[in-house]
Amino acid sequence: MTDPIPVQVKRLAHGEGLELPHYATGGSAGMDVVSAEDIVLEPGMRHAVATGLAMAIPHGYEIQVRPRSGLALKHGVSVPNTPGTIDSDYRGELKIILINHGAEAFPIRRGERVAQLVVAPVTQAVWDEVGELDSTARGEGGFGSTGR
Ligand SMILES: O=c1ccn([C@H]2C[C@H](O)[C@@H](COP(=O)(O)OP(=O)(O)OP(=O)(O)O)O2)c(=O)[nH]1
Ligand SMILES: [Mg+2]
Repeated sequence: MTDPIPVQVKRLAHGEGLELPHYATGGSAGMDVVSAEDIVLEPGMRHAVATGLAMAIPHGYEIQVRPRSGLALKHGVSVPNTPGTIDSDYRGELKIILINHGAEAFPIRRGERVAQLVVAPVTQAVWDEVGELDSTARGEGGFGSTGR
């Protein structure tokens, strides 16, 4: 694990009093992030859950929003756009898009952990357009070409 990098975070008015995203254990990859709102996710419903936080991720990094496995397994609650992408130049409120795939309504209370945030380095690419690509053993095979 590399050394932690500082990330500027700003609490919005409705984020006052909430704990900042935090690693539950020393070896955690993701910081659990809490909801800033009370909401009931009805079956099939999607909602962008407020966190009350805005941030300035250093250039060259992103934050990925990932589901919590416990919510997914026990309640069918997940992140439909996982891994959600938080760009380094985004200054709006971090929102956690949740979907309830379960059969029962899922109440979320303010302060409850709804997802986890993974900080990751980003490499941007520049296209090198060519007329021909090199040949490989795989070639155009994909989508199960090597068997089940
Ligand atoms: O789960 C998410 C995903 C995105 N965002 C914010 C931060 C991100 O930097 C911005 C744009 O996200 P994305 O590029 O995934 O969405 P888009 O549909 O392509 O919107 P845009 O046209 O604004 O890029 O929205 C969130 O708060 N939560
Ligand atoms: Mg985008």
